[in-house]
Amino acid sequence: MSTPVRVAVMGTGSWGTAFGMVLADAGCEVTLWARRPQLAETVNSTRVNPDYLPGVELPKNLRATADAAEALRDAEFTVLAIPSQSLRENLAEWLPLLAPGTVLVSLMKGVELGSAMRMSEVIEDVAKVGADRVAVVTGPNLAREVAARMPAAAVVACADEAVARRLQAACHTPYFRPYTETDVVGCELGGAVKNVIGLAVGIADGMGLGDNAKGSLITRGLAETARLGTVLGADPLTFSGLAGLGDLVATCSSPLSRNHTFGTNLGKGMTLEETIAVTEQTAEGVKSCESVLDLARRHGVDMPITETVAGIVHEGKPPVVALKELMSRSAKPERR
Ligand SMILES: NC(=O)C1=CN([C@@H]2O[C@H](COP(=O)(O)OP(=O)(O)OC[C@H]3O[C@@H](n4cnc5c(N)ncnc54)[C@H](OP(=O)(O)O)[C@@H]3O)[C@@H](O)[C@H]2O)C=CC1
Ligand SMILES: O=C(CO)COP(=O)(O)O
Repeated sequence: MSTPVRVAVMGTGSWGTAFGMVLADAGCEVTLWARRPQLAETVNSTRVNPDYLPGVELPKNLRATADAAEALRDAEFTVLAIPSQSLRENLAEWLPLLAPGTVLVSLMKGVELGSAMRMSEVIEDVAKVGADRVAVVTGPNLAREVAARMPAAAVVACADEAVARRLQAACHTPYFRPYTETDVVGCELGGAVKNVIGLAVGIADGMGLGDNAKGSLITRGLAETARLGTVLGADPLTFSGLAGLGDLVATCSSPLSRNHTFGTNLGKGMTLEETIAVTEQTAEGVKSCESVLDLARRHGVDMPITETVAGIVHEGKPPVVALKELMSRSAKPERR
């Protein structure tokens, strides 16, 4: 029997834990890093993560620790599953502890505020590694459904296809079907921007704008994602795949999506402060609407839905006013 692949998952939130389960079910030996020692102890003693996936029994080949060195030791893959805006400082701290040659895998769907960097760019910048040592897992993967072992497909992307294939093998289970991809830029943008569009659709749902509005926002949201992606060198076809359309549809249809729910609350009339207060988990689009817009402006790309969301979330623009502005933009062809 071959030795199991050792994987460190840095982050014991909903997706870190659920993806850790996938890896464990695929036969890997998984160590989750939790920043709270109490949570690591609870996971090990009860085999449940009560804070993020209550009622889900975790596999035996998955354990938790609050000791980053212990989690990272000898890891073939180091999976990063923390909020995007906290990646730089955490990775800098973990740097001396990384296993030599480990592949750094991002589960994060955000763009860094200030630098407007994608997560793989932050990883390369902090860890001083080449693109062949950085991979991304993305797609329609709502954590609670994956943790219930409901079927899902995903994309594992790396500039080095051989690395993507190794990661694919490490996370392939009867209920989780990963496809390889080399378009890291497209995959990351698909994931980050869909959170912003998820907020927009949530706001529309909260306002009771109906399914035509939802279909229009999803489609035009995908169009602006592809517009930015193409300028940044992504393959436009990536956006009609799992990392684009697939993730967008799942997020915009599901009450399990934190971004969608966050938007719905805003659309129903909650203030930003009230909405933040009732949101217990990471809704990446709230911060990424600003950094995605920054990225788009740096490249002269028009992203009206992202701009509208940023106006509502960060400038306190009433959704009805923002909607009126969005609908009264000058007429144009659908494709240009
Ligand atoms: N949930 C999902 O369905 C999916 C999420 N993603 C992406 O995965 C990434 C992680 O999300 P998810 O697991 O859902 O988030 P959660 O909010 O569920 O968990 C966040 C995790 O990060 C930890 N954390 C929070 N702040 C910090 C910090 N400043 N430094 C270090 N650790 C921190 C939390 O620890 P503590 O508990 O101590 O606060 C927790 O372990 C996001 O980018 C998200 O977009 C991608 C696909 C699916
Ligand atoms: O990325 C996700 C599903 O693929 C999870 O979406 P939320 O972060 O909005 O919950």
